Amino acid sequence: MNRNVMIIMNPKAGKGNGKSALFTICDRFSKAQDHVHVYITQSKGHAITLSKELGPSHDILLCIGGDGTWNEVINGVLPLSTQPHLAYLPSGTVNDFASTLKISKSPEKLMDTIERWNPFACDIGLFNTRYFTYVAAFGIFTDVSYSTPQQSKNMFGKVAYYLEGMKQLANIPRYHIKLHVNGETIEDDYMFGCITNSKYVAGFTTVSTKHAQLDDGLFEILMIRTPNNPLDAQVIIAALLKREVNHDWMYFTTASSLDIESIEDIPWTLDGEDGGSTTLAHIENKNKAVTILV
Ligand SMILES: Nc1ncnc2c1ncn2[C@@H]1O[C@H](COP(=O)(O)OP(=O)(O)OP(=O)(O)O)[C@@H](O)[C@H]1O
Repeated sequence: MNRNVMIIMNPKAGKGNGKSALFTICDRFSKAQDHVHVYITQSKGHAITLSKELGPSHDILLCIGGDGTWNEVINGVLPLSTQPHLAYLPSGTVNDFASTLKISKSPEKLMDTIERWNPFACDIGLFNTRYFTYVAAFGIFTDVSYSTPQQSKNMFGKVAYYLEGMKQLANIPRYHIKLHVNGETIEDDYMFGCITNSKYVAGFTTVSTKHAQLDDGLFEILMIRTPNNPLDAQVIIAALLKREVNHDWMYFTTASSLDIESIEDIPWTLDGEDGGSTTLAHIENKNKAVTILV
């Protein structure tokens, strides 16, 4: 079909099983008489540079990697005025974004999908100057990555676990926050917050994500207040484990944009990677900002 196809593969993602998929994918594109260029990422950030520089001259950009590599491709492509159509073969450990869009891990199925040509215009989150595909989060566990396979398939279970482990309540984060959302300002002390654009976070359908749509221009926002004593902590742990919103301790809403203001720097994670620290997070849903073949 003479299409220009660019493949970006992270050889270190997951267990490295993207490598065997590469042959199948190249073979199918070659059979369709497309022109394939393969780029293997060499370091963190490489996928951003590659997609920014070479994306405009390609019809299809296919990413093979985990959520981190996919995030880099999105950050590279989103500012482009001429974007390629995106395709994604998840080969990471968690792959939350792919689970939401029901994207298969099979290279043959991915190629069938590309053949069917069903473009989906997908929302992307903007966090100050960086883009994220499915979650921006801060708080109780965000100093450690939750995308490691064994430790946490379940982010909320992990929040509960950390809370349980913190015998000294003094260790639980207490960020005094002004949350500006939907024309309201809510001021409180929070230990955790997440802004999601996904049905899954850390492999898990959550209280905040079960109604998520990826093209509705809205985020799901969940904030959890800091407990004042061990009894409060138990109530929160119980709600988290049951995946319920306890309105005394949790704030849940949907919105297309929000600002989170604090006096002290808050460290964030974006799609499970380090998102830096800030006292002012402006978070905006970029409705239907990229086109993905699904
Ligand atoms: N050649 C490389 N060597 C080391 N790290 C790399 C290389 N290429 C890319 N990276 C980095 O590897 C990190 C992890 O990649 P990625 O998130 O795709 O895989 P994963 O952690 O296995 O998957 P997931 O996040 O879905 O669990 C990314 O931050 C990416 O920038």
